[in-house]
Amino acid sequence: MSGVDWRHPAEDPAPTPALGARPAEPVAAVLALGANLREPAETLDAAVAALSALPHVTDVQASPRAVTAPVGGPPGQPDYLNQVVTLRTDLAPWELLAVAHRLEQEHHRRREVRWGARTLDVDVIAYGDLVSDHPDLTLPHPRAAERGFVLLPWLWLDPDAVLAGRPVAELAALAADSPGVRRAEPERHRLLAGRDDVVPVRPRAPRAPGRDAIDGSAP
Ligand SMILES: Nc1ncnc2c1ncn2[C@@H]1O[C@H](COP(=O)(O)OP(=O)(O)OP(=O)(O)O)[C@@H](O)[C@H]1O
Ligand SMILES: Nc1nc2c(c(=O)[nH]1)N=C(CO)CN2
Repeated sequence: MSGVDWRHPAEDPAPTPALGARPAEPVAAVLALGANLREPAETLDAAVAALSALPHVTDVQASPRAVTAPVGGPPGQPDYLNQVVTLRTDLAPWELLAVAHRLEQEHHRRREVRWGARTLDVDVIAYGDLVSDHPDLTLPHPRAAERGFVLLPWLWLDPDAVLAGRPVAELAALAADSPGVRRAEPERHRLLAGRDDVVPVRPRAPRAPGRDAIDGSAP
């Protein structure tokens, strides 16, 4: 499909009254973020910051990030960086999908190949307990329950998380791609950002054979 003229359905009015209705009280929602082109860590930083600054959205919590082997799509894609965000919102489900879509557009997402590499993908995993089988917004997300790249970061953030009545811990243990999901190291340069008193650590030269340790550290 061409990435130029394509119009996302979330730009149109909600297709069902339930998807277009704002809740009386804020609802807990779960988003899944994925990126494997350009600068995935910076992209996820920007997406989480944008979500945290949105009106009608509170209690934004971001999971640790996961480096994950690509599931499906064309061969040879780079690994993904995946992250889950939980929040509360009184936006309608359809409005939350529009938020997700706008974030993707701001990061120049092009929809060309199904499950192809992308600068940013934002899926709505759950919106309270709402169940929707509409193809333009299916809730819970129809493939989330079998995606370790969604379930494991969510579990790291919330060990008690439940998806469609099942513990996320149980689903993550069953997901075929879970073995390819590992926790991303926080990036050292960002941990040190702004600290000019920290000198980068150089790798230690190997000790000469037979020489005793003089600093008491392990070899
Ligand atoms: N829960 C949902 N979250 C996000 N998009 C959804 C959801 N349910 C249905 N859709 C629809 O799916 C369509 C395709 O979305 P997208 O391009 O993000 O798919 P994908 O990320 O390539 O694959 P997948 O849907 O398997 O994650 C969108 O146009 C959107 O309207
Ligand atoms: N590892 C990984 N694989 C994927 C991902 C993703 O975010 N991470 N997203 C997909 C479509 O949404 C398809 N495959």
